[in-house]
Amino acid sequence: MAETGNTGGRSGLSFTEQEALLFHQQGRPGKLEIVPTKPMATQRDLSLAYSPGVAVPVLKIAEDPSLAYDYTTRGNMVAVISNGTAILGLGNLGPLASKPVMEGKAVLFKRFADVDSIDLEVDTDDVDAFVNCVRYLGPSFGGINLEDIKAPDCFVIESRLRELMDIPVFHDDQHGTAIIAAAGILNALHLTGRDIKDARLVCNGAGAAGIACVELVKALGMPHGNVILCDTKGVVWQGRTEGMNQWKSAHAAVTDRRTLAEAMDGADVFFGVSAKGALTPAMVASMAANPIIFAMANPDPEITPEEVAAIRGDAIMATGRSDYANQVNNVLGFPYIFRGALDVQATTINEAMKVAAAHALALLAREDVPDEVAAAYRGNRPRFGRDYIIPVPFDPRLITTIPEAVARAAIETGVAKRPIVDWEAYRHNLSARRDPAAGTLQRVFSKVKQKPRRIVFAEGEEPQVIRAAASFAAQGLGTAVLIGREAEIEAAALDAGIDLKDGMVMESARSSTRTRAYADHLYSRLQRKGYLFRDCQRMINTDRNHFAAAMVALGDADGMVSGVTRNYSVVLEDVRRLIDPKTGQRPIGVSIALCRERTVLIADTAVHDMPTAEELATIAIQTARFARRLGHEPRVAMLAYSTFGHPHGERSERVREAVAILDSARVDFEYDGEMAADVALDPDKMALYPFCRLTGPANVLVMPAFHSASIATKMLQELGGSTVIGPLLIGLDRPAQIVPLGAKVSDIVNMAAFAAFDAAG
Ligand SMILES: NC(=O)C1=CN([C@@H]2O[C@H](COP(=O)(O)OP(=O)(O)OC[C@H]3O[C@@H](n4cnc5c(N)ncnc54)[C@H](OP(=O)(O)O)[C@@H]3O)[C@@H](O)[C@H]2O)C=CC1
Ligand SMILES: CC(=O)C(=O)O
Ligand SMILES: [Mg+2]
Repeated sequence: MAETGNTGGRSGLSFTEQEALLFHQQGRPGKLEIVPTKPMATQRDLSLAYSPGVAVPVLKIAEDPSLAYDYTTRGNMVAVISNGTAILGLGNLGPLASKPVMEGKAVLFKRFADVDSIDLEVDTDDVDAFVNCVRYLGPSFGGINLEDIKAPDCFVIESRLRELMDIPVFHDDQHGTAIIAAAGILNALHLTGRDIKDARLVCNGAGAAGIACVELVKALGMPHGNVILCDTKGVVWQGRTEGMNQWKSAHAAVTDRRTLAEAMDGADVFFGVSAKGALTPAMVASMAANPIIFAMANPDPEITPEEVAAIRGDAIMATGRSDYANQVNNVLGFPYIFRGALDVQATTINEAMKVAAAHALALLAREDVPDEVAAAYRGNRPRFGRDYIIPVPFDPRLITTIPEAVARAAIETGVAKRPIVDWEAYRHNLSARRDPAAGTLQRVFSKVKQKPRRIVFAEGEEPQVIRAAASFAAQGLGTAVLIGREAEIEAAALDAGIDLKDGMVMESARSSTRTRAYADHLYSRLQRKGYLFRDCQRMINTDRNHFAAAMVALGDADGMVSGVTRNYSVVLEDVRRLIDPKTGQRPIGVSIALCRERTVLIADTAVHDMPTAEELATIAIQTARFARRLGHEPRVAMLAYSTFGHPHGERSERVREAVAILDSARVDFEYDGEMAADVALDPDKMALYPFCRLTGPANVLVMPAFHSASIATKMLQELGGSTVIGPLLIGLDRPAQIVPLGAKVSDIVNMAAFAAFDAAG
């Protein structure tokens, strides 16, 4: 296996064995580490975290075990446990060899659903010994994810542990796989116009995944008589004795077909949860029209999409791999299913929860996809259809959709110990887990939704702007006004598969009755600056930024967003011709950096190149006010390369003067400086200056100049793993936001929401 990863057809990924090994070896070997969530820096921290402080929660939990969810990691911790007897489709290679897979699953729990997880590899093939090992681990975990344990042992192990433990025990290869396959099959049947009651399915593989897949599709309505299960001995038929067990017997078919080839003749659907190459082109050729083929064996499928495409142009094809379209893989399930189960402290993961997850996944695939998904498809925005029957793992909507469906089902079936009361808050909490930006943005979005506004999207013919406008309207943030030629907007929308729905209107200089008023207004502002009326008329008629800004200036809209196709400074100049700063304020750019543990506002990241001391003071005042509006009590650091005079240098003078100006202005927020960024952000370093007036690490950083602001913000984003929103333009009398050139749909929506937030005052 010198070259792994299929390199033909739609496959875009390819890597060598060497690369796969290096990936696992480089840096810290393996794929995860444990990071403390509390400071462990001082003697006091140690006393609280360990002896004697730790005794307090110990005694509380001893009195009331439910408090373990409040004082320990238990409520968010899942163990991924295996004995390595069925590692992917590679067979019984033992517990140690299974560790890379189990570490991988643990990391995916964290990455996709913020579930903390640890892999445990148990060195026994003995069912009783395995059960005994796991059953006593209950106090450590909120859930148990069993992985890659061979059938039929896995059925016994899972059912015994479910009886013995009061937390969810879930065998991923059974139920995770079945849920995803069920979601995929619901959509594939829908697309091929079939009723589940009439479809005929052949499932090759009668192990953990096979039995569970067949059980779930039957639970969803496929008649028992329409399903044929196969294994290494061929068809599992009623009366067969060789290689049987009670789980296979339950699905044994009354049929005279004996081989997989015979079973496949005329079949509508194939599920492969067996081994590489188990399905031949001849078998595929014998299937019914519009065959549905899920070749889910890992790492290599039962048949490749290229092989199928060569003989059946009418097939819907899915594999378990990420390098083909339609990845039917349990990664779409386990992180989110456990998220929902943990969030309501479910005692189990029952059938209703699994069915809810399958339906939620199926429905999600039918919706318009966000940019992240388009990116995962290398720019080809997928649309519900034969090549997109199931969401992709990087779909950010999974975290809000699937856990909620699972949690609701848990509550409805009475297995939730801590039901959710406020669903809106729960959804916010879910999106914040995936994306730190979501929490802060949510506050803005919630406020805007209370009083939706009319926001102009100046570049209304651009597909991503139309998408953003559609999303803005669909989220109830307000009316989206698209500026552009009606026919062009409609054509672009059609091409992009977007409905121009309620809440979206089109406007252009040609069709508007207000064009003259806008030109008059612009002329009144520019006549003494060397412009003729016809210059102004031309600007309104031909330039969408001027037209949009005029709409906002004359109150025909509440705010505007632009910048996808033009440079920031050009758009700002256009906007400034029509919109003034607020009295006593100046337009400035504020970026919001959402870091893992904190949110920091950075200014001025857009407008002032080398602010004077007075301008720095104004930037501090405006940013502090904005921080309060976002719900952060400002602690403003006036940044420089020096801290309180050291090292001495002229360039810090302006910053020191700005502090003096703030002193005399008697502002109502905390500020200090000049100081270096590490002193501003690290309490230990700040403690070296006991006279510093900040009561904690700064959350507003006023930069000494544009170059340092821009460099620092971009480095934070690229190297620090922070999400940076902005720069947001504040200080204008009417809201206007400028996105970076080529901004993504989500950025445009966020900025439009900020324009609406700004309009709310
Ligand atoms: N895409 C996904 O998300 C997932 C994919 N899988 C894949 O499914 C496969 C099975 O996994 P799992 O159920 O956990 O394993 P098990 O060991 O529990 O079961 C394997 C089953 O496959 C059968 N089988 C093996 N080789 C063949 C073959 N050539 N022809 C017919 N049947 C065969 C075995 O038959 P017998 O009973 O006669 O031994 C057995 O019934 C693996 O390739 C795995 O990677 C699993 C989970 C998730
Ligand atoms: C994906 C998975 O769990 C498997 O192939 O076993
Ligand atoms: Mg597995």
